[in-house]
Amino acid sequence: MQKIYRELRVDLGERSYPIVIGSGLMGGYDLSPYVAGTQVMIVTNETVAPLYLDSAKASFPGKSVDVVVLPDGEKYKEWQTLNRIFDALLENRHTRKTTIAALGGGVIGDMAGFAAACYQRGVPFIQMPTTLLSQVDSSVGGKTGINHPLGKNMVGAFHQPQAVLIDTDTLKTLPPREVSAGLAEVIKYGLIRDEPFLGWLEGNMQALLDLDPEAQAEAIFRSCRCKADVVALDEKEGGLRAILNLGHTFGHAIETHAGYGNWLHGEAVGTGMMMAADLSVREGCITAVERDRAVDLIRRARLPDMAPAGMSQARFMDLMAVDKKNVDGSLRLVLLKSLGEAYVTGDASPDSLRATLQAFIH
Ligand SMILES: NC(=O)c1ccc[n+]([C@@H]2O[C@H](COP(=O)([O-])OP(=O)(O)OC[C@H]3O[C@@H](n4cnc5c(N)ncnc54)[C@H](O)[C@@H]3O)[C@@H](O)[C@H]2O)c1
Ligand SMILES: O=C(O)C(=O)C[C@@H](O)[C@H](O)[C@H](O)COP(=O)(O)O
Ligand SMILES: [Zn+2]
Repeated sequence: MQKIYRELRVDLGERSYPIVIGSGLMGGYDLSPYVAGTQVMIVTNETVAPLYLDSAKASFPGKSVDVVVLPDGEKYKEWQTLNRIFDALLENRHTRKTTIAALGGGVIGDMAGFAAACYQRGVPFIQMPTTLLSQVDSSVGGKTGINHPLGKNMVGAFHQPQAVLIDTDTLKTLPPREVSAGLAEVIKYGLIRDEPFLGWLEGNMQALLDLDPEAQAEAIFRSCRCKADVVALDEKEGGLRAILNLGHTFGHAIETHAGYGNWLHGEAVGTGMMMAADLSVREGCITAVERDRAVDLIRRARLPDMAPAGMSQARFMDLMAVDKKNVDGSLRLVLLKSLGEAYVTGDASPDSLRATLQAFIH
C-alpha cells in the first residue's frame, strides 16, 4: 500500500522539483506526469534490477520503457560504462524527448544523471534512489558525473532531476555496511547545519541501524530538507554549497587511493569527517569534547575511524591537491565552527593539517 511520509520541494525557479518520501512508492506512485514525451530509459544495475525493476517500470504507466542494466560497483563509474548508456539510448532510437530514470544507488544516479546531461545535449531525468546514501544525498541537488583514476567525480555536470522518488521500502534489502555508509552523510547534515538533528541522531542511532521504518523516514526527510535548503541557496557551489563537502577532501583522497574499490564512499566520508573535526580542534574552532561527540556518533554508525593501512601523509597531500574546492593551488577545507555549523577555509595551518593526518594514518 502506498503511504507518503513527507513531500519536499527543491526551490530552483524553473528547475524546481519535488522529493516524495514514503513507502510502497516504487510502482505505487505515478511518475508519468514528470515524463515529457512517451519514452523512458531506466538505468539500473545487475543487483538492483532483479529486486526493483518490475515495480519501477510500473511507475511509468502509458510510457514506453527501455532498460539498460550496468555492472555493479564504484569502479564502473567511468567512461566505458557511461558509454553503455549512450549505446542503449541510440540503439533504441531515443530522442531529445526521452526521460532517463536512475534506479539504484549513488553510482547509478551520478552516471545516469551525467548521461542525461550529455545525451543529445541534455534530456530530462528522474531519480529513483534505492540506497540510504542516495536517498539522503546523491539523488538531490543535481551533481552528476564519473570518476577519473586520478580524482573522484572529476568529470561531470550540474543537471537537476525532474523529480526524486524515495521508496523507503527498498532499504529493507540493503546490506548493513551500505546502511552505515548512508548514515555517514546523514550525520554530515547534523554536523554542518543542524545541531538539533545531531541530538536526534544520538538518540535514534540504534533504531536507524535496526532499520526502524519511522526513524529511517524521519532521517531521510531531515537530510533531504537540509540538502534542498543548501542547494536552493547555492545551486552550483559558488560558496555555501561547499559545506556539503565536509569530510570529502580527506574522503575522496581515501577513495582514489583505494582505487574506488574496497572503501565505500560513505565509509571514506565518515573517516574524513572525523579528520575534519580533529583539524577543527587544532585550528581552535571546536573543543576536544565536541570533536569526541562527533567521532563517537560516527563510530556508533559502525564506520571506520582510521585511514587505510599504509596510506601516507604524502599520499594524502598529493591526492588532496586535485580537490575541486582548491583555488590557485591552495587547499580549501570544510571545517566546523561549532557542532551544527561548518565553514570553508583556505587558511588551515600546515602544522595542524600534518598533525591531523598523523593521527589517522597507520
Ligand atoms: N551526486 C551527489 O550529490 C552525490 C552525493 C553523495 C554521493 N555521491 C556518489 O554516490 C556514490 C555512492 O552511492 P551509494 O552509497 O548509493 O553506492 P552504490 O550506488 O554503489 O550502491 C551501494 C550498493 O548497494 C546496492 N544496492 C542499491 N540499492 C540496493 C537495495 N535497495 N538493496 C540491496 N542492494 C542495493 C548497489 O548495487 C551497490 O552494490 C559514490 O559514487 C558517490 O561519489 C554523489
Ligand atoms: O551535493 C554536494 O554538493 C555534495 O558535496 C554532496 C557530497 O556528499 C557528494 O559526495 C558529492 O558528489 C561530492 O561532490 P564533489 O563536487 O566534491 O565531487
Ligand atoms: Zn558524499
